[in-house]
Amino acid sequence: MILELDCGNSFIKWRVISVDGAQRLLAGVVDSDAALFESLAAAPELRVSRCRLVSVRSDAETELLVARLRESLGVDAVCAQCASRVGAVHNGYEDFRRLGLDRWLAVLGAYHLGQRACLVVDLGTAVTADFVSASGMHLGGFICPGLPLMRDQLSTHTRRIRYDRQVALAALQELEPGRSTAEAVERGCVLMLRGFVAEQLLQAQARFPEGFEVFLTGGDADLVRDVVPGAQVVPDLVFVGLAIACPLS
Ligand SMILES: Nc1ncnc2c1ncn2[C@@H]1O[C@H](COP(=O)(O)OP(=O)(O)OP(=O)(O)O)[C@@H](O)[C@H]1O
Ligand SMILES: CC(C)(CO)[C@@H](O)C(=O)NCCC(=O)O
Ligand SMILES: [K+]
Repeated sequence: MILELDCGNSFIKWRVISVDGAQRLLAGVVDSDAALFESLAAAPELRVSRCRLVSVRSDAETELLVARLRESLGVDAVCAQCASRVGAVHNGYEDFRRLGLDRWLAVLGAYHLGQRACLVVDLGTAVTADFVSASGMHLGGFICPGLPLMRDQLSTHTRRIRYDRQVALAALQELEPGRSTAEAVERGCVLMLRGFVAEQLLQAQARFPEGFEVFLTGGDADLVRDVVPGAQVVPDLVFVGLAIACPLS
């Protein structure tokens, strides 16, 4: 079995797949390394023989996780690395090492699935949009704060924006003008995301008149999916790219 990890800034997404990649056996989202090992320990039937991971965390944090994986599972995790090109896909950054690895893998995954020009939007702690041409040229992209960062900044830098988490969840049942602080903030931030995605769509239409595929991924993808009717929501997009960047022969 292969353990795959996507270590983001707030959460670790993990899944265990069969060696041939055909079956997904177990998956989860955890908020710390410790919680990851607890989840794995709770499933002793898993026989992990290989591991590959992508991390946007610091090198020190990633190395610590790799060491713990070696200790507790006896596997040497293969970490996705930056590259200027993988197959037909060319990294569009001036310095390819600076492009976030999660973005790079999502781009690789999207181009593999789409086989044509793509717009890739990942909605997590941060929100990113990336453009890939029909020939596989990554044209660059955009980064902005995601929903968790927007709401945290508002509550950190104001005195009176305070509300509880449960109320916040209920506020997103609809997007009418808010009549409480929770509704006003939650809906306002979601509209920021939706506006961002709508703008990316306009840019893709202008850049790719021959047509393109839109891929949405990340924990908050569902909040914007209807902004782009034909979009493919692919929660595992980064893992699709991870398998391409780190084949385990
Ligand atoms: N099961 C879940 N666990 C955690 N967050 C979830 C879950 N489902 C949806 N979300 C939403 O996903 C968002 C986090 O997204 P995601 O897990 O893609 O990113 P992340 O790991 O925090 O960040 P990134 O990968 O961009 O660095 C949160 O805003 C949260 O509202
Ligand atoms: C933008 C994030 C935080 C999204 O997870 C990540 O891709 C990252 O840390 N990127 C490095 C900066 C860049 O991509 O230009
Ligand atoms: K991510």
